[in-house]
Amino acid sequence: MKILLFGKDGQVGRELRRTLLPLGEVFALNRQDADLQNLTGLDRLLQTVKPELIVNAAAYTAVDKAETDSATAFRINAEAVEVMAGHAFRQKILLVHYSTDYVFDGQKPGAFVETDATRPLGVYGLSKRKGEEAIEQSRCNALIFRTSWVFSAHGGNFIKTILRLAKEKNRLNIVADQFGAPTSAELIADVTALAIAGYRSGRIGSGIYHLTANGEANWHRFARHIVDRALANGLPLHLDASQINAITAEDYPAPARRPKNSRLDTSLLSSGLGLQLPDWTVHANRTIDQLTLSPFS
Ligand SMILES: NC(=O)C1=CN([C@@H]2O[C@H](COP(=O)(O)OP(=O)(O)OC[C@H]3O[C@@H](n4cnc5c(N)ncnc54)[C@H](OP(=O)(O)O)[C@@H]3O)[C@@H](O)[C@H]2O)C=CC1
Ligand SMILES: Cc1cn([C@H]2C[C@H](O)[C@@H](COP(=O)(O)OP(=O)(O)O[C@H]3O[C@@H](C)C(=O)[C@@H](O)[C@H]3O)O2)c(=O)[nH]c1=O
Ligand SMILES: [Mg+2]
Repeated sequence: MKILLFGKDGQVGRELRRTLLPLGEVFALNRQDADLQNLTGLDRLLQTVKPELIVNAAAYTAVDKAETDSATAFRINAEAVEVMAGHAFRQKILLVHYSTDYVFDGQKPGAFVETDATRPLGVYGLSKRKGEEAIEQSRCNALIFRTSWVFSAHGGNFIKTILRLAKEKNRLNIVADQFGAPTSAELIADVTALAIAGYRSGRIGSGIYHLTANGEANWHRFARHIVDRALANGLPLHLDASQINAITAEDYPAPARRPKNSRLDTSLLSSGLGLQLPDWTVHANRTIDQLTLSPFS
C-alpha cells in the first residue's frame, strides 16, 4: 500500500514514520517537500503520487499566533484538508487526520464525547473544526483523531518549555484551572496504526474518535510532575516543584482563550479496538527521562 504522510517532521509525524512502516510504502513529506499553503500544488501532488492512504499530521499549531494570523491557520488546517478530503473521496481512499480538544468550549462538567457540540474559543480551534467539517462534507472515508496536550522528545511542547524555564528561573506561575490529558506523539502514532488495521478489518468505521492517554492533569500539576522527575534524575535546575505556583488562566494573559475542561472520553476508540490506553504519566515519564537522563553519564 502506498501511503502519503504529510508533516513528517512534526511531533506526531515523526512517530508515524515508525508506525506506518509495516503497513506499506511510506512517502513522507515535510513543508519543504509540499507547502500546504499552496492548494493547487497540493492537488497536483496528490494526482501525481496516487496514494492509497493519506495521513495528515501537518497542521498550524501555534495557538496564540493563530489569533493574528488566521488566514494562514485556516489555509493549512481547513482549506488544505478540504483538498485532501476531496481527493480521498474521488479516489475512494482513506484519509487519516488529527484534531484537537480545542474544538470544544470546555464548559461541560464531564469528559467530552465525539458527538458533543463543538464551540471553539479561538482561531486555532475554529480552523481545526473547519478541517473536520471539510472532511465530513466531502463524504470521504476518514479517521479523525481528536487528541490533546501532545508531547514528545522532539519538537516544541510543554515538557520542553518547562525544562527550559526551570533552568532559567527560580519561580514559575502555571495555570491550574485547565484540565486535560497530556498525550505522547508515540501513543498517537501507535494507536493510529492499530486503528488503520482496525478500520480495514471492519472493527471501527469512518468517523471522529477521541484519542488521548488515560487520567487527567492540569498544566500546573503537569509542570510539577516534570520538575519532580527531572530533579530525581539528577538534572540541575533553578527551582523545585514547590516553587511552581498555581495561578488561574485569568492571571496568565494570552492572545487565545483555552478551554477549562479539555477532558476527552476515549471509550469509543478503545472499545472498538479492544485497547487499554495508558495513564498519561507512563509516556510522560519516559519522555522526561529521555530528555534528562544522559545515557553517557
Ligand atoms: N501539539 C499539540 O499539543 C496538539 C496537536 N494536535 C493535532 O495533532 C496533529 C499533529 O500535531 P503535532 O505533531 O503536535 O504538531 P507539530 O507542530 O509538532 O507539527 C506540525 C507539522 O506541520 C508542519 N506544517 C506547518 N505548516 C505547514 C505547511 N504550510 N506545509 C506543510 N507542513 C506544514 C510543520 O512544519 P514546520 O515545522 O516547518 O512548521 C510541522 O512539522 C495536528 O493536527 C495538531 O493540530 C491536537 C491536539 C494537541
Ligand atoms: C509557559 C507557560 C504556560 N502556561 C500555560 C499557558 C497554557 O494555558 C498552558 C499550556 O501552554 P502551551 O503553550 O503549551 O499551550 P497550548 O499551545 O495552548 O497547547 C495546545 O496546543 C494545541 C496545538 C492543542 O491542540 C492543545 O491540545 C494544546 O496542547 O500553560 C503558564 O501558565 N505558565 C507558563 O509559564
Ligand atoms: Mg503551543
